[in-house]
Amino acid sequence: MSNKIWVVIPAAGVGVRMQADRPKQYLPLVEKTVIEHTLECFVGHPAVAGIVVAVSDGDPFWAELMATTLATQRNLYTAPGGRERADSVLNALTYLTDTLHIPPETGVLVHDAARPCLSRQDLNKLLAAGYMEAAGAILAVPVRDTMKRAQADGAHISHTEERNGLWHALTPQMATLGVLQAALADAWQKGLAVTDEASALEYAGLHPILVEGDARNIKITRPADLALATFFLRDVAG
Ligand SMILES: Nc1ccn([C@@H]2O[C@H](COP(=O)(O)OP(=O)(O)OP(=O)(O)O)[C@@H](O)[C@H]2O)c(=O)n1
Ligand SMILES: C[C@](O)(CO)[C@H](O)COP(=O)(O)O
Repeated sequence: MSNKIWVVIPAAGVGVRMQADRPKQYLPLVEKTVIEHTLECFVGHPAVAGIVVAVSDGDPFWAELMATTLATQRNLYTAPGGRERADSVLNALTYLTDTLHIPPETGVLVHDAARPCLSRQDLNKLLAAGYMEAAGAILAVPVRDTMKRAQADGAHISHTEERNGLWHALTPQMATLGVLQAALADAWQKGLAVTDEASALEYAGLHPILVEGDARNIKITRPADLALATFFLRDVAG
């Protein structure tokens, strides 16, 4: 894996579960927007060669940021979002290979725009592990609660799942550009459900390494998550 990595930020979601007046990645959060906090972790990082953000066609909020606070940002590119998160990621990878001509052996790291609380410490921890791991690497957190499987009615407990060895997958998730692009394209071709990059790598027979991350690296999904992210960002800022 060559030294500097490229970062892909899927940011083309509409945020249905957030029930807000705009996609959640553009909601205000501690003096800026969610996505600006997310980008801040990568901008200026010595290991990062550049960033590709996948956004919906005609996204007015992204256009506004690119015209204002991100106007002078170098090595920041935009790719078209897709129907699902995996499509947005694949579009960004294709932009890297076909438009920017980035070599397939280059490391890529995919991080949700909706995860603004990623720390540099966790990013560096993943990079250190990911460089050594051909199968890829993800940040994850071991499950702490007892996990229940629901019955078909979705309302009653069927049974308790074994939680030893069970992890919450977070992002960033890291692999080499060529391997990840081929795995995502193959999964798409086969109609396989891919909700994170590791799913596609697993379908390709790979076993990415689990890197324990900070549970504060939450994905803003529902309204209550904004208050939590506000607390975490203020707590980290000290
Ligand atoms: N077609 C899509 C769907 C999601 N995402 C991005 O993937 C990340 C994680 O997805 P999720 O939390 O599911 O975001 P939404 O799809 O916007 O949320 P919802 O399912 O509530 O609509 C987000 O940064 C989102 O912008 C994307 O780039 N393209
Ligand atoms: C990629 C991810 O954040 C890892 O937990 C998660 O799979 C995204 O899922 P979503 O349904 O697109 O929010």
